[in-house]
Amino acid sequence: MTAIRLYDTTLRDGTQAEEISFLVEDKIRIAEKLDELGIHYIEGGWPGSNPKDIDFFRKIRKASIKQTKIAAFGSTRRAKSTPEKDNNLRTLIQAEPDVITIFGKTWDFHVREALRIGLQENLDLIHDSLVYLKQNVAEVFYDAEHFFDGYKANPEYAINTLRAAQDAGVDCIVLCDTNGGTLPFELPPIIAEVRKHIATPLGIHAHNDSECAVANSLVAIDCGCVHVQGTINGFGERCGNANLCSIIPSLMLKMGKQCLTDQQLVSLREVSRFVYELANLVPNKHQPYVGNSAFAHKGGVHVSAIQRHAETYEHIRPERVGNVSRVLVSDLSGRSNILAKAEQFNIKLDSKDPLTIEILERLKDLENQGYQFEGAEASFDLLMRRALGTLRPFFSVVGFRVIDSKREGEEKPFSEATVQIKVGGHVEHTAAEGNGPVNALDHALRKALENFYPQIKEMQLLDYKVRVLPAGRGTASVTRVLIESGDKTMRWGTVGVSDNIIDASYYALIDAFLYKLLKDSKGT
Ligand SMILES: CC(=O)SCCNC(=O)CCNC(=O)[C@H](O)C(C)(C)COP(=O)(O)OP(=O)(O)OC[C@H]1O[C@@H](n2cnc3c(N)ncnc32)[C@H](O)[C@@H]1OP(=O)(O)O
Ligand SMILES: CC(=O)C(=O)O
Repeated sequence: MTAIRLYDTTLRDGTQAEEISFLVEDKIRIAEKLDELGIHYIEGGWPGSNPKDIDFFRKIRKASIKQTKIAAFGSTRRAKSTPEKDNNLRTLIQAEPDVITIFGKTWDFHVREALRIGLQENLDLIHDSLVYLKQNVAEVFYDAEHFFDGYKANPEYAINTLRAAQDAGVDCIVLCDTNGGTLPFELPPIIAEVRKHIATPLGIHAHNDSECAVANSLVAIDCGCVHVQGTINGFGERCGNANLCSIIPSLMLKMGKQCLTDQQLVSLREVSRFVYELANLVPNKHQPYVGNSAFAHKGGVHVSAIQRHAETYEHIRPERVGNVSRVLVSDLSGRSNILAKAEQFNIKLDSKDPLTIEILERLKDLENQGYQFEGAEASFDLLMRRALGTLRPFFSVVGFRVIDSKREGEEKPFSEATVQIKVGGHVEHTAAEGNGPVNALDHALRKALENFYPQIKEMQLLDYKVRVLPAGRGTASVTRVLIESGDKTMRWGTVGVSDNIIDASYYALIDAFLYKLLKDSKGT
């Protein structure tokens, strides 16, 4: 079996994405993570571009890298210069990477319009830049920029540029779909033609402008390419690069190409999320293989079938890439969703029990009112326990009042809440201020509850989302509030719906406190 070499360019091409910029420290941490994942080559940056990338190559020497090779990226020499005098090539060598990768022009149109030099001069600068690099570095790769567009415009010239690289003795020639416009069925005849003239190992570097970067990379490997470039989560210029988080599992689990160990593959989701975190981006939940929704089942028919056999609606076992199957509850649910959720929450429920149908009907009725339990599993757990009559009455709210007032035009509004709760036979009356009415209500409820349940102090409100839903009845719109709470052991989501935003927040807050008390009473 031919080994496929994985070449990650998150730290170079990935940073050409509009919203991405990494500190040197971030880059080092990502490189260490990719090394652990088992990536064979990491392109760390373009040292001729900026001092940050020079700093990266200095610092990466002291980082704890075990097996990966660090590549520095740049271009062929400038016209009118010699390789020895070319600042870009000199800086690449001074960076002391394990590998140097340079790109050069394949497309005659680019040679004429972007470089504004003659076609032969371009062949010369590809050849002598690579010869010079090969004299100075053990491994040199050549990125044939715009290869597929260049081939379509002038096949003979495009192949001649590859010959110039091959004659210089490069270790791999990477066919680039730089503008990302090539479609998968166009690759096989072109790569077959390249193979007739070029014996050097081939690689693929695809952009995603036609949403075919992953497909094109897999087709290229199927056609004999042995090196694949891409980025974690598909970050990259314009629409991004080929996504290694999709390419790697497809290669291993579908094409039988062993590029990582099975154990390394299990850390794929973690690596994806780590890179999102350092890029300060919200993970794409619908991302194939590694996204939160990649194995989330919502339709009742799907849930019923996966419980009988997971493969009915899952193309791979999610554990292979470190992901998990999830069952969602919504108005598309059937009994199977309810039973699966009950099992997850350790609630005993029988499919034939009339209560299961009752919960299902209650759920559909609530969703019709505007409730949504997909981000509020704690409220769903409480809903089931209420229906079963097994929820301990930790407290009840006798009433609350919220006052929001503004005295002077420029002064900040003032919010105050009073609540009355009952625990056992005791009634507690408290008041609190807040920087808004919901915050004041949260403070007043806490103050009252903490007297009876000191563990409430450990709990924090982490996120608060309000959604105004389109009017369902008459002209009144409905407000849905989703609250995320957390303590030192876990996070949980609750939901409240009402015509009134304070009332909706109240329901979500009450469920949040109740869930904390419930889980602590079970020792979760
Ligand atoms: C397909 C890719 O993704 S390639 C990578 C693209 N990434 C980047 O551009 C990010 C990093 N780039 C940079 O920091 C800067 O562009 C630098 C430092 C490399 C160059 O900066 P400058 O010297 O100011 O040039 P500028 O950014 O305007 O780029 C155009 C120059 O690059 C030259 N150039 C472009 N491609 C090549 C090439 N393959 N070989 C040699 N020179 C090239 C052009 O001829 C032009 O030079 P000229 O004005 O002397 O004709
Ligand atoms: C080299 C490169 O990044 C490209 O051609 O897209």
